[in-house]
Amino acid sequence: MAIHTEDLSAIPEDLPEGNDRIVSGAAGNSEAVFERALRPKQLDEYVGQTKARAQLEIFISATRARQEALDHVLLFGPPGLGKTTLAHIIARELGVNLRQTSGPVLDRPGDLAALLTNLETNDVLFIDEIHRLSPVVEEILYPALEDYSLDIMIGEGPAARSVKIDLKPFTLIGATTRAGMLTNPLRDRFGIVARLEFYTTEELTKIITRSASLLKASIDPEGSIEIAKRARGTPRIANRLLRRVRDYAEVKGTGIITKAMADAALKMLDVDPSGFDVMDRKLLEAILHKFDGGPVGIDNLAAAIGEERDTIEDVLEPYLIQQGYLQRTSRGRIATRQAYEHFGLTPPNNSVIEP
Ligand SMILES: Nc1ncnc2c1ncn2[C@@H]1O[C@H](COP(=O)(O)OP(=O)(O)OP(=O)(O)O)[C@@H](O)[C@H]1O
Ligand SMILES: [Mg+2]
Repeated sequence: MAIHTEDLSAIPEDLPEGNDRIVSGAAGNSEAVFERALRPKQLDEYVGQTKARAQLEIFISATRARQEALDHVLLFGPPGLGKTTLAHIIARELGVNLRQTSGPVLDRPGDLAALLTNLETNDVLFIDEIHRLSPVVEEILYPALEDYSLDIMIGEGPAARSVKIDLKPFTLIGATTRAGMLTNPLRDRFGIVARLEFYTTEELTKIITRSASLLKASIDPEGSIEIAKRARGTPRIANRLLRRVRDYAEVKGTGIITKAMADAALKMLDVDPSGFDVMDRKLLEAILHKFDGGPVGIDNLAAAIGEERDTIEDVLEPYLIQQGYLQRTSRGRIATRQAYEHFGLTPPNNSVIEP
């Protein structure tokens, strides 16, 4: 199905929803279509991430002038902050093609070799979830990244021989939610490393206003701000909440998204004024009530709330830490004073809790 930004009415509303957690950073199935439509195409449409953008702007224009391949780029940060979007924008700004794959899909060395040999001069190869590359594939990647060459074994047993294939210069863009899970040799081969940060309310307000106009939804400025505040610093969540609030405003109101409409819709969706949903509250409440505020080890915590350890580390925790509700220490997770106060509890008077 070809979707153009102008024609969102062509998207059926009843696509299966792949993710039932409203403020999860991860993308649901039906969401992919909307995401593509709402995705900014140029660097100047890409809101926020001033640090990453500033460095990329310089590197991109220098590389363009020299007509070389851009240094390899590693983008990391929690789900939904714009890694895939940025990878596409980089290729577009460089004026080259982008080929896309992902760590778990690329399980045979031959697949990587086929991708690499098909790249044209200075093209971008985008590998999503690069921390999940298999070790054999990673081995082949090293010389490709270093001097644009491939060492491939042909044949088996005593007749096997290694052949060297020269590649055209290219740029690898790797994306990961976990920079810590990359092997050192792989990480060292990226010349540009950009860490994406959570967005401010102002930045998310801009994103929501832009998305609303693409979706032809009417929203007033206070409505945008209200949604932005509750989007967990994440553009994907902001866009998702916008769509849900729009539905609510169409059914319960006049269709215009006001602050009151946003407020009522988000209350119904169980997203509280801090942008926490059921899972966030469950996590914080478990630490507060079951583990006396912590410290509690991540595995105990995962068992207590029935959630995967990875989901806690990738999706739930980063925002709670950034907002100052949770601390990660060598002894485990600790609820901060702010977390106690959020639930109307009095923080204990001991030195474990830092402000
Ligand atoms: N800086 C931005 N400005 C405007 N919209 C953005 C920005 N970053 C992301 N978005 C919106 O958020 C959506 C999710 O972004 P994207 O898919 O790039 O996230 P991601 O970091 O690749 O997530 P994942 O880790 O799940 O792969 C995009 O469809 C886009 O519409
Ligand atoms: Mg992505």
